[in-house]
Parts: sequence; structure tokens; C-alpha cells
Amino acid sequence: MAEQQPAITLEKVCKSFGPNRVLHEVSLTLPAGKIMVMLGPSGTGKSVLLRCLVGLMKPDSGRIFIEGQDITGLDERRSAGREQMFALRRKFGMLFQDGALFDDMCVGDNVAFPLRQHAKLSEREIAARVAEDLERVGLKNAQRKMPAELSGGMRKRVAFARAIALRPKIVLCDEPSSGLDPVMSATLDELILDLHRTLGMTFVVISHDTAEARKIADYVGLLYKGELQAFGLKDEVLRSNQRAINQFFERSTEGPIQVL
Ligand SMILES: Nc1ncnc2c1ncn2[C@@H]1O[C@H](COP(=O)(O)OP(=O)(O)OP(=O)(O)O)[C@@H](O)[C@H]1O
Repeated sequence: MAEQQPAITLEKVCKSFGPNRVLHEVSLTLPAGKIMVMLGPSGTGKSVLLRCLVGLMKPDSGRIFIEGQDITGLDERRSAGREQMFALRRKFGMLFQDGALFDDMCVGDNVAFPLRQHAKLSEREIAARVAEDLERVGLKNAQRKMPAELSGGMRKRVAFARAIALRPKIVLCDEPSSGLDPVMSATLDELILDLHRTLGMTFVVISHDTAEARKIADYVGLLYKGELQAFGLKDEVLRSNQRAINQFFERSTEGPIQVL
């Protein structure tokens, strides 16, 4: 059997905005079907990294491979590049920090939106997928509700249902637990684990939350000032005794990570 390509490979990815060096020679390999939690203080380039993965930003140098395909040179101004970029984006589901629901659409229509835009499915098939995914996230009775009627945790769960509706290979989650109480955060962590188990997707989770990393991660990364201070299997990274990792996991002010 052919060996499965890693979901994501980064080779010395660099990105600056003028004098602001945001990513510096970031290299990692994430095998398919694993959960990676990328930790790091605010402003250290985690969101920029996500945008580079989906082709919304281009690195200044280095290479990015998604399922073995080099996406670094894709050029949306050319029609072949546009098609490849579209195919690339279809591989990703995205859970934005604020959920980014359409406030004028009910929950069911929010989840159906990507299916209506991009899947060749009948309305009956779309309705079945929407019902299935709302049940997965524990919201099967919320279909006709409007986003304004939902709590923060419910909005995040609707956003999850929308992010997985097209059955992407890789789900990118930008701080899924931000702004949620600890119990709701734990519920979302369980949801990630459940989706991962049942649908086998690869997850990239951006987080400040070490408890979340301990609970759900197969792989952990720590980004600080644009450099990957640590990356690897969670247990190995936690055992590695690196100062930045210890500081982050022990919530200490002592260590190489300084308040920006
Ligand atoms: N389009 C842009 N133009 C200029 N600078 C940018 C742009 N996008 C991000 N930056 C800068 O890149 C740096 C990293 O930002 P990024 O949003 O990736 O941080 P982050 O680690 O995700 O932070 P947080 O945890 O607070 O969301 C910041 O200094 C930010 O100002």
C-alpha cells in the first residue's frame, strides 16, 4: 500500500511585514489524521501561519506542502492556479475565533451554506447532512434558531458543524475555546476528539490553553516570536524539559517568553 502523505509539511517558512519578522524558518511535519495544538502567546504569528496554510497569505520564502502538494507557488491570477487553489481550499474546514456565523441566516442555513455553494448535492441530501452534523455537535433541535438566540458555546458548535459539512481533510481551529467558560471549553475539546475519532480528520488547533493541549493533542508546537520553539509528539515535547515549554505549561513569568 502506498504510504500516506503527511497532512502538512512546512519547510523553513518565513514571513515578514516590513521590519516585523513574523515567521522565521518554521519547519514541521504533521502526519494525516492527527491533532496538532499550536500554542503561543499573543501576536507570535499563529494566525499568520493558518493563513499561509490555506493560501490566503504567501510566505516570503520556504515551502508548504498540503497532502504532499507544494502549494507555495500557486498563483490565483492564473486560471490553472485558481483551480488548484480552489481544490486546496476544499481540503480545509475553518473554525474562526468568533464563529463567523451569518447573522441573518438560521442555524440550518448556516450549516447548509458551504454545501449549497460547493457540493453537488440535492436539497434533500443537504438537509440530511445538516441534520446529521447538528446532531453530532449536540444541537439537533436548534435548526430554525437565529445566531442571535444562541450562547457563545452554541455558536461555536454551529460553526463546527459548518466547518465539517463538506467533510474536509484538515480542520483549522483558531482558538476554539476563547471566550468560553471552562465547562464549555471542555465540551468543545470533547467535540474535537469525537469528530476526529468518527471522521478521521486532521486538526490544527491554535490555542493559548495548555490544558486543551494536554487533553486533545497528538502533536504540540510552541511558537514564540515567529520561531517554533518546540514541536513533536505531545509526550516527547512535555518530557523534553525545554525552558519555553516548561514556562508555558507552568504558567510562569520566569523564562525565555517575555510579555510583548
Ligand atoms: N496583514 C498583516 N499586515 C501586517 N502585519 C500583520 C498582518 N497580519 C498579521 N500581522 C502581524 O503579524 C504578527 C502576528 O500576528 P498573528 O495574528 O499571527 O498573531 P497570533 O499569534 O495569532 O496572536 P493572537 O493569539 O493574539 O491571535 C502581529 O505583529 C501582527 O500585527
